[in-house]
Amino acid sequence: MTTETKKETLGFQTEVKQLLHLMIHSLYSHPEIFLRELVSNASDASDKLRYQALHDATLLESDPNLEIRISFDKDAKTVTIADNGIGMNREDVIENLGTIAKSGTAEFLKNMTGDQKKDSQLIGQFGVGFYSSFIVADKVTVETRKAGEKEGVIWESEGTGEFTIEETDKASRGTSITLHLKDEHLDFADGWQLRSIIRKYSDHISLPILMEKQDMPSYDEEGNEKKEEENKAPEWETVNTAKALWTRSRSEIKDEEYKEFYGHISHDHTDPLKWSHNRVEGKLEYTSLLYVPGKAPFDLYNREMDRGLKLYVQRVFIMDKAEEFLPMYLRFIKGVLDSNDLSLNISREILQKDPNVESMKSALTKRVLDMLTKMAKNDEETYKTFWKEFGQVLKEGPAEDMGNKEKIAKLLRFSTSLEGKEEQTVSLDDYIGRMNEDQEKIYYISAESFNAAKSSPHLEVFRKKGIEVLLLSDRVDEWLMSHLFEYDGKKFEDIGRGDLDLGKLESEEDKKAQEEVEKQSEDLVKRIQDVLKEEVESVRVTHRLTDSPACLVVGAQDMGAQMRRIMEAAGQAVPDTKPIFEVNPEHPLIVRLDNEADEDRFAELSRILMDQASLAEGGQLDDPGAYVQRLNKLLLELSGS
Ligand SMILES: Nc1ncnc2c1ncn2[C@@H]1O[C@H](COP(=O)(O)OP(=O)(O)OP(=O)(O)O)[C@@H](O)[C@H]1O
Repeated sequence: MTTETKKETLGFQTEVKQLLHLMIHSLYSHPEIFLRELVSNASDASDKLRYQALHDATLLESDPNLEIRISFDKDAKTVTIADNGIGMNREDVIENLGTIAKSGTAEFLKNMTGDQKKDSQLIGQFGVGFYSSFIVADKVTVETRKAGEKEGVIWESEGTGEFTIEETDKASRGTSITLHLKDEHLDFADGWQLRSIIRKYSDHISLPILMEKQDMPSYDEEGNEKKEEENKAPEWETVNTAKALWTRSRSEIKDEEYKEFYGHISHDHTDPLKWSHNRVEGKLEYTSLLYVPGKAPFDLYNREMDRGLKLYVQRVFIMDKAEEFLPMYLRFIKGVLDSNDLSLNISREILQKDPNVESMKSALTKRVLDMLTKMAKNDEETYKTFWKEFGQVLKEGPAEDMGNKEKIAKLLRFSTSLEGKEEQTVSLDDYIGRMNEDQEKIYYISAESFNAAKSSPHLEVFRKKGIEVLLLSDRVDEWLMSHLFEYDGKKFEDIGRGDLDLGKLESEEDKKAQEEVEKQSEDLVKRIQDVLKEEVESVRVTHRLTDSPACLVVGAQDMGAQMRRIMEAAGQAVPDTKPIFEVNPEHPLIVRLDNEADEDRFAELSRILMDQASLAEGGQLDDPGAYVQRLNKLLLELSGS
């Protein structure tokens, strides 16, 4: 480690400068949040020390009672938040208070719109942290000494482009942050004001937060305020409840406290949609407090995103982001788990092997699914919000968690041909409840986009018969459907794949009539097949179409078009398969084709129909130029030139 004695001036990382600017301009309407953030950091710093002290008790030095002290000086216009937690050394300070190490920061900053309301919500989700000090302060001084080290450091900045850093002798371990208040925020240098903010935002902090005792002002007989005794040693008192929130009983915790606690552990200041707080006693003993956030984080689809629960063992903080207690498809859940059965020395490696962890994981998974099921049942509007934010991730569930497949399937929501809107609101139970009497299967179609699914020619026969079809167009949908085979005893059927089997929905007469049409069209089918033999697997008469001349069908065992595109985009080899081309002999264009004696024109027209069928399902043409030329030629002929 290098030891520097002189004062040095360093520049903030560009992202910090941007964030500072945004923060000061977007969050000025809630200046008091700085205190919540600094107390939250102080509490984290104490948790870290307590954990490290499990392995090395000397870190506690002669100061084992961890606490946060908040003081103010009206004359000097300062507020100071001091902790005796883990502290920081010079490298830590530069790393933590000069840069933002969070992944996705640049991407996050790109999403800023300039609209203060939206931006402040986004910043809230990103976590405002230490830099929120600059909302109220025009200078911030951080004095800190790391546990177990000798040298202290002073960091100071005016929140513009740079900060200074110098060595100091600091007797006490931990961090003390002094805010030099801006003139318009001098009201924070007031004991009652600070107390009320602490009670509002930080009551759930399990560490004692101390402030100097403050008597109500007393007056003499003439009504003059009595001066306090000079040189009286300050007396400190605890101003918060100072009990870990999850250890308190549910009935005595207010919703507001649950919400504040959520903000503290998740660094997300959008209210959670729901939470579930439980104590389990028996073979395993643990308490869990799980939250469903109100908004998806910006990196939800990055499977490397930070996820997992805050893990405590017997009230001692062990680690953030313990991923082992919930499956990947519930990676959006935030919360705390406090176990009595794990060892205080537990490490990530051991966690992965501990059989108790596996049982807790399955119980917590069930708890989350139950919480969502209840939400879906009792609070449809909130569930709609949940689905909009996290539905895509939940759709990964059936593939990852076979055991809970049916439960997850119950939670899925879809767009359907009957509703015709993009918002996914129809459950499988709704679908089954509306099923036609003779209908045995759950029908779905998957396409590249919602509109492609909605206007797919494959739906025609279903529309005619009044049968609802699920419209799937999310990237994850084909993956989902390749793991979901049936629900409530009803099989799923992709209507764009293989032979269409409508079961009892088709009468004997219908079938006979179809066979008749097939027989009559044998020559036509053969002629088209000769033209398209390179492009298609086979040609056949359709049973799906009523209004369109032709469509493409994927072979029963072949990979769907959407999955194919995902795999191709990921650079994976995909098997070379050809679609089946189905024609509707009753359509005037096909009748016209059948009557075409000129083989060249027959071939041109067949190709156009084939390309159109591909376009209608949202596909891309292999040779769009050739298609346009053919079509133009045809248009010219039609217009008689
Ligand atoms: N009182 C403190 N004692 C020790 N380290 C601290 C203290 N305050 C901040 N830090 C360090 O500085 C880092 C940055 O703090 P900051 O509040 O900006 O972000 P954060 O707490 O990591 O996340 P978020 O931005 O979501 O709040 C922390 O991760 C921590 O390592």
